[in-house]
Amino acid sequence: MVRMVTATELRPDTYAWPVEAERLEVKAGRRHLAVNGLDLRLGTGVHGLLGPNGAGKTTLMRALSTVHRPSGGRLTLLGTDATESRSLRPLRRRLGYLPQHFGFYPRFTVREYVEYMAWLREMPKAAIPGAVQRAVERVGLTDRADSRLKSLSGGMLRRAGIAQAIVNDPALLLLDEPTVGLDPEQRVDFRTLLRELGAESCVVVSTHLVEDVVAACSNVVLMDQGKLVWQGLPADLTRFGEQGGTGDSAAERGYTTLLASHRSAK
Ligand SMILES: Nc1ncnc2c1ncn2[C@@H]1O[C@H](COP(=O)(O)OP(=O)(O)OP(=O)(O)O)[C@@H](O)[C@H]1O
Repeated sequence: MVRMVTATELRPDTYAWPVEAERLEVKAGRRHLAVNGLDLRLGTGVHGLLGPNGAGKTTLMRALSTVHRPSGGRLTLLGTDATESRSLRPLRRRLGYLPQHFGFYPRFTVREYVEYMAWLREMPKAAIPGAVQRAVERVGLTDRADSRLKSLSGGMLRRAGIAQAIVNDPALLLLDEPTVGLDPEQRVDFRTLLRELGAESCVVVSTHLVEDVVAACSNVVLMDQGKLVWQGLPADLTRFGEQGGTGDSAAERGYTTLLASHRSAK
């Protein structure tokens, strides 16, 4: 498939925030409002999305990836109304998404899988082979590029998932639990990659690992029960932890302190 690059794609960005949510509501299942009146603005950089189990992180990531349509409020992504069906196709070309549980054809090689995802995002055909090679190299899978997915370890598979998410150099990159299964060395390399990606795009990383957020993120977003609890610098999260709380590090104590004070204020 040959696709022309459109004038819209070449137009300089004029939006102030790659992600802008106002009183956003997103359902999980038929009835449960897992994101419930969320106000959020995210700029260029790496945003660590933290929150306890069930806080609504995955549901929010699904809405940001345009997989789930919001049931209320406003959601503007890369200057485009993400609740408007007609805008979704060009928007999706500029997104990258690693879901928490991602599907794949086990008989595909890493290269075939990343190529296929590039094709689904309607990348220009001639750009795909080079982009795939770059993405595979960036996640450290060059020597396994021609291995079938079914032969990879859990951590390698997740890195293949990250490669497909970044293959189109997305302006908005969404990574749900990307470090699950990565060994310590790979996690350190991944943090470096995150910082590189966040220099030019808006990267949202959902995780339970507070230390990953402190090491690699420029901004922390803390959610609970579908709402924004706190947003600020990793250094400020750490500072909260110096005043008490439970946890093994100052950042973890900051996390538990902020959650506890939010819950007691309700
Ligand atoms: N299909 C569903 N039907 C009904 N409720 C759901 C469904 N999926 C999720 N939920 C509920 O929505 C809430 C938010 O779930 P979500 O998976 O977004 O949270 P999370 O912050 O990603 O959690 P975790 O850290 O455990 O991954 C939870 O209370 C969950 O039980």
